[in-house]
Amino acid sequence: MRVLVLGSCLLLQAPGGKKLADNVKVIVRCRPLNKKEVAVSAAEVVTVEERRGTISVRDPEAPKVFTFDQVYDQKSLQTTVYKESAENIIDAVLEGFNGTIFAYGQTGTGKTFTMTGASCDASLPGIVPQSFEQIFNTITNSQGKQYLVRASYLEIYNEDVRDLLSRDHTRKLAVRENPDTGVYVEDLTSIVVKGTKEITKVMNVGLKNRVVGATNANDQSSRSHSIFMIDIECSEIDEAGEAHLRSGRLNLVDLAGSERQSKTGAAGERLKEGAKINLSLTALGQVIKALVESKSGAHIPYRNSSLTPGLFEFCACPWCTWFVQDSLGGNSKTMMVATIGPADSNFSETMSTLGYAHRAKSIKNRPKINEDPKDALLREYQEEILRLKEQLGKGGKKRSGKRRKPRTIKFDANGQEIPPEEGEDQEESDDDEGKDGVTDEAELARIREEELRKLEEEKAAMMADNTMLEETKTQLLAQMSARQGEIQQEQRQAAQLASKIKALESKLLVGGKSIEEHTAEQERQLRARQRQLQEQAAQAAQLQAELEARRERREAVEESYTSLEKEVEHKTKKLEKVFHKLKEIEQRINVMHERFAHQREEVQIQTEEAQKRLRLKQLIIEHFIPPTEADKLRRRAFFDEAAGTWALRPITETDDLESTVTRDRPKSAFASRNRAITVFAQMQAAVDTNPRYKADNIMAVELDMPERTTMDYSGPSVSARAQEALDAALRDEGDVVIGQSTDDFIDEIIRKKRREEKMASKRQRPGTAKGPKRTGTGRSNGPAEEFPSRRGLVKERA
Ligand SMILES: Nc1ncnc2c1ncn2[C@@H]1O[C@H](COP(=O)(O)OP(=O)(O)OP(=O)(O)O)[C@@H](O)[C@H]1O
Repeated sequence: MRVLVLGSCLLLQAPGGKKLADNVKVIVRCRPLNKKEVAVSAAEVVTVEERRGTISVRDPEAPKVFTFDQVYDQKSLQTTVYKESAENIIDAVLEGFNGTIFAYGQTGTGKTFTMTGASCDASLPGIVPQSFEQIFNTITNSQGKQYLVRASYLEIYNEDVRDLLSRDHTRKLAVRENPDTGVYVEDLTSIVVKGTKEITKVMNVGLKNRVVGATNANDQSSRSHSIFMIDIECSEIDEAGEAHLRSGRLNLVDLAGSERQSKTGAAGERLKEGAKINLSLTALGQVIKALVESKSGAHIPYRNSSLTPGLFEFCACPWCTWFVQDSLGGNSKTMMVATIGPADSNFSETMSTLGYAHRAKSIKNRPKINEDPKDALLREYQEEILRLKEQLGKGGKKRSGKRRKPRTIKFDANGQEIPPEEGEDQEESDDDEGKDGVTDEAELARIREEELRKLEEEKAAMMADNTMLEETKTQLLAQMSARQGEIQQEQRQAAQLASKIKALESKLLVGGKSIEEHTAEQERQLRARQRQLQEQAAQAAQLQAELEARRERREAVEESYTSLEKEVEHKTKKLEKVFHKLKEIEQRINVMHERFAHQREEVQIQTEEAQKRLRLKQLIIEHFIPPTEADKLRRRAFFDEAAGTWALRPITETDDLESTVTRDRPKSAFASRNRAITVFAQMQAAVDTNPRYKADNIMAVELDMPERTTMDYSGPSVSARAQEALDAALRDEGDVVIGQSTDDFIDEIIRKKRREEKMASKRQRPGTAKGPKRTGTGRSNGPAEEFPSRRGLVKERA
């Protein structure tokens, strides 16, 4: 299998040059809800997923999902639809294929909008006007090719074929069949167009003549099928100098909308039209069905076929049959644009359209380049131009044989013509003629002018010559005038031929233009581009994410290397870059580390300072503010985020109650008064208004004694003996006797005590009283001093 790339069109070619089948391309476009649907708040049942190419229709019973070559949602742009779907077909037509783009769908779903554009908005051109731009841009930019472009526009209304470009566009045209060239519409106007402006004019003339009418479903409903045909013939000289001719025909079809009569509210003429339209569309549907169901490669008998009953109703003419035959299952690159509405009220029509469209996907066409067609007008033109030029080169007359060079006639003194010198009156050699045996027409014109001028001069000279015989003179003058007339006749004929050639040549388009034309063309293209860009800008936001993803993918692809060496080189460079970056980052990190360390130190110092101040405050609070007050303050304190400081809430009643001990009214106060008041003050108040003695200024506060909160100590009970010993011990420390047991020590003390008592009683008896006797301790503190000291006791014991 070979793959041929022609322009942007990809063709699969089987071995042996046989073209492979090319499926009919099917795209679906959903229009937005229209005003009426919005007014009744119609629900949308159609979901379009452009990326997946699917259309889902919400059906309560079983939701349906259809897949197509391309789908477009309510927001799709005219330019997007064209660029993505139609452009390839136009390119193919310019290469010599036949192409058909037809819109099919319920009435009011946007067939005309998609094909022709919005009637009220020229900035929304449909497929037809956009194809004009593409065709003429391609021709302008081509090199070494000659084109002939013709446009025709016809409509099929109630089975009649009508010429939309004719003066009498209601005239029914006859359809004939030519055994060589096939079926054709007799007298169909075909206008040679040389640019976008001209072909747009042609389209507008046809649109004005088209039958449209208002129905419930559409104010501007197309009541006929319309076909805008563009024939493009291209001739190219190959390297061997041989001319090749190709011809492609583009059919741009806007079918009338299928409709339910009950819905459209049609009556009378409209009802009849509707019935015909439906019939023809049903027939078209049947053709599609038959094509899909037939075995691959089998012959489809388009006429009188049991497979396609009712096909004639599409239009009862062979032309339509031929048209359908070529576009569906024949020699054509075909695209079907199915248009649908999103509203639930159109559910059944939408399902039906999608069903047809889905079936049409399986139709296989066999497009081929139309080479050297017999009926090519371009060839006729080229041949005619050549013939005329030849004629022009031969002096404006069809002359055979050699041509005489113009000669100046000379006379002798007697007025006799001097015969030409040798070689002077020679016939022109073939070498003197142009390449194709034709002398350059400008040169020929110059020679004629020269001859005329000389004849005039000779005539004047002869008139002035008195030596000549009158008779001879008259004869020669007559000859000269005849020759003059001959030359003038040749001049007229040449001018006629030249204008004919010019007219024919002007119909042919060649690539490559003058700088001025080219600049003007570029400016026009630029304006068109700007318009497109504006439209696309609206979509830009949506596409942003997609572009990002694509960019990433592209970068990934760029990184796929052609060789190992390149990969190493690239990666080394990358590594160096990364290393350099790493160094920079390390340096920055070091600087940051130093800065952070410095800051940390500062923060530490500040924290320590703050802690010191805090401890000082705690010290002051703990030692100088009663804990209850501090508690109260803590409860009232809050941090004011806005001011960044601590603040105190104002004292509320609750705080007040908590902080104040409820005090009883002083006992001295009278029942009716707030405070205690003296009798004097009462009396005084009655007579004296001086506020100084007012009762409220006197405060008699009874001292409220605090309650005792401690108790007297009552120690543990001790035996009388122990108590006595303790008392004695407490009375005087005495010396500690080491090694003595407690009982011995107590006995010792008791003994001492008794001794002391005996001595005291002796002293109290008369005659025995002799002043106190000093002990070794030197102390003289009463009777206690009589006791031996502890040290003494220890000594004693030792
Ligand atoms: N994709 C779209 N975006 C915006 N408006 C649209 C779109 N498609 C259709 N419309 C609008 O819907 C209305 C009907 O469209 P149009 O006349 O193209 O329908 P139709 O299918 O050709 O109908 P009919 O079969 O009756 O001729 C028009 O006003 C057109 O501008």
